[in-house]
Amino acid sequence: MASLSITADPLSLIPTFPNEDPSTYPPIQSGGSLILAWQIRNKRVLLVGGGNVAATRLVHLLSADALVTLICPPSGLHPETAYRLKTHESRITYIPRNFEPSDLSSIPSISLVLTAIDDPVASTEIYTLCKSLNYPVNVADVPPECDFYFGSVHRDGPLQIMVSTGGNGPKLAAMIRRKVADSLPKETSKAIVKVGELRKMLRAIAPEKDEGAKRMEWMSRVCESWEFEELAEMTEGDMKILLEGYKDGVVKQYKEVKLLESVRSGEEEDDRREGKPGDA
Ligand SMILES: C[C@@]1(CC(=O)O)c2cc3[nH]c(cc4nc(cc5[nH]c(cc(n2)[C@H]1CCC(=O)O)[C@@](C)(CC(=O)O)[C@@H]5CCC(=O)O)C(CC(=O)O)=C4CCC(=O)O)c(CCC(=O)O)c3CC(=O)O
Ligand SMILES: NC(=O)C1=CN([C@@H]2O[C@H](COP(=O)(O)OP(=O)(O)OC[C@H]3O[C@@H](n4cnc5c(N)ncnc54)[C@H](O)[C@@H]3O)[C@@H](O)[C@H]2O)C=CC1
Repeated sequence: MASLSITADPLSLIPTFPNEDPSTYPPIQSGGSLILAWQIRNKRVLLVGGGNVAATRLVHLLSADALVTLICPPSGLHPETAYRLKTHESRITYIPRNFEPSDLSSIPSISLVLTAIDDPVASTEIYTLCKSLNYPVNVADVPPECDFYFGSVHRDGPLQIMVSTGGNGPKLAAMIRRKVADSLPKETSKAIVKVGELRKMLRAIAPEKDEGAKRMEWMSRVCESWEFEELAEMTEGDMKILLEGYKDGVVKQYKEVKLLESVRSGEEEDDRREGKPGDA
């Protein structure tokens, strides 16, 4: 294997860009959190505690199709947690006792640990063990013992919006989340689903890897030129008509597509009456 020897100062190797205009780049506001959409589906999450906060954690975990191990004595179960244990028996493994340090090593393949318990000493013990094993952990109520915070989440089908105030005002986060949700058009989720279907169909007719830029540019124009309500009403037939324009970079407007669709279905109806064979 070739050895890597760096003699020059790396900064001196950075090219200069004569037309660079840094004022067009987003300014960096440090001190934030890294907001991601974690794909936790079928991965194991350890949740310690079964009270009110644990019940809210379960909603998030089950909505993301995680596999959960829940440790909590039966006497500590909130009614909602007890309900989830029964309705999601196949997703949640229930251990009906207090947490024991050996749990962290005996439960295989833990991706994430959450605690929601009213015992600060046990919380800190779990936190310290998690750090020694390199597990990401959230200790509810103790921000310094959190590798990540929860946020206030609006969910509507494929749409998820998380509001974080970086630990400053969780109640405000919930109020802001409601304001944001109230400001969205009611067809938002349906429009997202339809756009997802259109993108799949586009990839099927133009699967080439090197066409990524063209696909993205065309899809972006569709999203910009159709209203949310129009996207939400898009039928499979509309999508096919819209996609006919892709090759030449044409984005037909909603009205044009609907008109073409009604003309074509009228023609098909005439053909059917006259007994002509239609397209297979
Ligand atoms: C740091 C963080 C760590 C984490 O839990 O991940 C954390 C920590 C703490 N929460 C406290 C209090 C409250 N938390 C809530 C509610 C929520 N808390 C959530 C997240 C977070 N809370 C993370 C930061 C997120 C951010 O800043 O944006 C939400 C958004 C998400 C969720 O938990 O699922 C959920 C709303 C969900 C929704 O309704 O949509 C309410 C209101 C209520 O219960 O209705 C109150 C009382 C009112 C108030 O204080 O604002 C206290 C003080 C305890 C004390 O004073 O003793 C601490 C500890 C501290 O601040 O030191
Ligand atoms: N988002 C946030 O950060 C918020 C955090 N909190 C805090 O979260 C914690 C939990 O709150 P709630 O669910 O309302 O409390 P709770 O009293 O309803 O539930 C506590 C749960 O922890 C269990 N428990 C205690 N010690 C345990 C152990 N060693 N092993 C396993 N389970 C154990 C209890 O049996 C019970 O199920 C509290 O410290 C609370 O102050 C409260 C509100 C919001």
